[in-house]
Formats: sequence, structure tokens, C-alpha cells
Amino acid sequence: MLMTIDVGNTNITVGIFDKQKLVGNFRLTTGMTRTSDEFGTAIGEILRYNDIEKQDISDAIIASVVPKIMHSLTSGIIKYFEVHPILVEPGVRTGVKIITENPRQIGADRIVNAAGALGLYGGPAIVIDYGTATTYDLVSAEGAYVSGVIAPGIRTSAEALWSKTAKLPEIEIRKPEHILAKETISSMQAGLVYGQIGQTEYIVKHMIAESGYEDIKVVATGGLGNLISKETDCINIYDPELTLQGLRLIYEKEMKNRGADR
Ligand SMILES: Nc1ncnc2c1ncn2[C@@H]1O[C@H](COP(=O)(O)OP(=O)(O)OP(=O)(O)O)[C@@H](O)[C@H]1O
Ligand SMILES: CC(C)(CO)[C@@H](O)C(=O)NCCC(=O)O
Ligand SMILES: [K+]
Repeated sequence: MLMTIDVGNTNITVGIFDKQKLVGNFRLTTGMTRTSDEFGTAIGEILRYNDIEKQDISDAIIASVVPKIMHSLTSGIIKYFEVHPILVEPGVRTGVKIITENPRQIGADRIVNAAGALGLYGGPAIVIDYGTATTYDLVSAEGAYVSGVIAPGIRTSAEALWSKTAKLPEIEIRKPEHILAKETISSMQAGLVYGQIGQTEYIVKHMIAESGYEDIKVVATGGLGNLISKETDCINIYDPELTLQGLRLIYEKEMKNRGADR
């Protein structure tokens, strides 16, 4: 089985694939400092709890936007699973042609999302990832990564709100019953959720207008993407597996290429 790992700024998401099917999906907190042994055993533990033995893992691929944990993570995977993970970095043939000013600067997660959207749904597409940041990426009809928008994630905005103020409490992020809120918590929920819905609709509208595409798919992923997708017609597809599926597709492409190179 293939292990796919998406290292984000908040969560490390681990996917286990049996061929094209995602059979396991687990999360670790990114913020915690871990040694290679801690990574290896933590992931091994979670897998075992889900009846997956470490010998079942034959391959691994990692995309990370948090460089500082990569040494321990990859060492842990090598030591405990005895596989050498492929890292999504310049040189890996992702199938996505990047036509921005500085291709190396784009987060690996966004390239993986683009690969996932192209492989599963086809271009042109706008991919929205509601993570620590909310990212909007434009993929052309020809399969190129053209441009992207980066905004604060909903939870990031929420945390700024309650940590920068004396009287605003930490709250659950959900849509309040009414936008005409009558107490603090619902007022904050209204601002955060309606704000994100409005941002999504406005940014998508302008990206589509500037791109010139008349027919374009909008695909969303990420934890809070479900909440936002339900509230707006501008998102066509919500796919919580998009990043992990994108990693699988890149893995398959890369293995095919390596085979062809030999
Ligand atoms: N139902 C929920 N209620 C409140 N917060 C949530 C919920 N689901 C996800 N979140 C939070 O929303 C943020 C985005 O979630 P998601 O899991 O997609 O991204 P992430 O993997 O944490 O982001 P990254 O990939 O940047 O690490 C995270 O900070 C997560 O803790
Ligand atoms: C924007 C985030 C934080 C989203 O995870 C990540 O993709 C990242 O750190 N990117 C680097 C900058 C860029 O993508 O242009
Ligand atoms: K993640």
C-alpha cells in the first residue's frame, strides 16, 4: 500500500491507499516537535490501531510546506517503514506545468491540489483549499498552474480575533442561525463564516473574469471547505480527499517516469 503524507502548517495528514482507493486517513498535529523515532512510532501506532501493519506499506510520498520538520519525518519513515519516500519538490514530474514568475516558490500542497483537480476533474479549474491559509489556485485548460491567491484561513482569522482582543472568547467555527446576531459568539461566527463565504464568491468571480474562461470547475477541499461549500453555488465540488489523491496521482506518474528513464 502507498502512504501519502501532506504536511501542512496545522496538520500532518496521512493517507493510506490500496490502489486508487483511500482506505485510511489520519491526522497528526504539526506544531509538536517530534524526533524521527516519535514520527515513526506515532504513525506506526495509528496504522496498527486501524489494522494496517507497517509491512503493508510499500511506498511513500510526501508534500510539505513546513521545511523544519522534514528531516525527522523522512528519517522516521525510512527507519520504521523501510521505504524511501518521494518528496514533491522541483524535479518531480507532477504533470502540472507551472507558468508563474517563480515556480519554486509555490507551496507543494498547491501543486498537489492542482494535480489532483486535473487528474480527477480536468481543467480549467479553480482549486480552493481551506487550510491554515485559504488558497485559490487557477489551473488552465491545458493543465498549467497559472496563478493563485493566498488569504488567511478561517481558523487563522478566528485565532487572530480572540488572541488580539481582551473580551472576545475562543469559539467554535460554525454558521450562526442568523446573520443579525444578538450576542458576541454568534456575532463572531457570522463575521467569520459569512466573511469567508463572501470572500470565496468575490475572489472566484474575479478570478474567472480575469481568466476569460466561461466554463470552469471550482473544486474545494480542506476541513472547513465542507461548511463553505454548502453555503455557496460558486463551488461545484467539495472533495476532502483532493490533496491525498493528488499525491497518489503524482506518485503514479513519477514511478512511471522512473521506469521509462531506466
Ligand atoms: N469542524 C471544524 N471546526 C472548527 N475548526 C475546524 C474544523 N475542521 C477543521 N478545522 C480547522 O480548520 C483549519 C483547516 O482545516 P484542515 O484540516 O483542512 O486544514 P489543515 O490540514 O489543518 O491545514 P494545513 O493543511 O494548512 O495544515 C484547521 O486549523 C483545523 O483545525
Ligand atoms: C500558502 C500555504 C501556507 C498554504 O498551505 C503554502 O502553500 C505555502 O507556504 N506556500 C508558499 C508560498 C506560495 O505558495 O506562493
Ligand atoms: K494538512
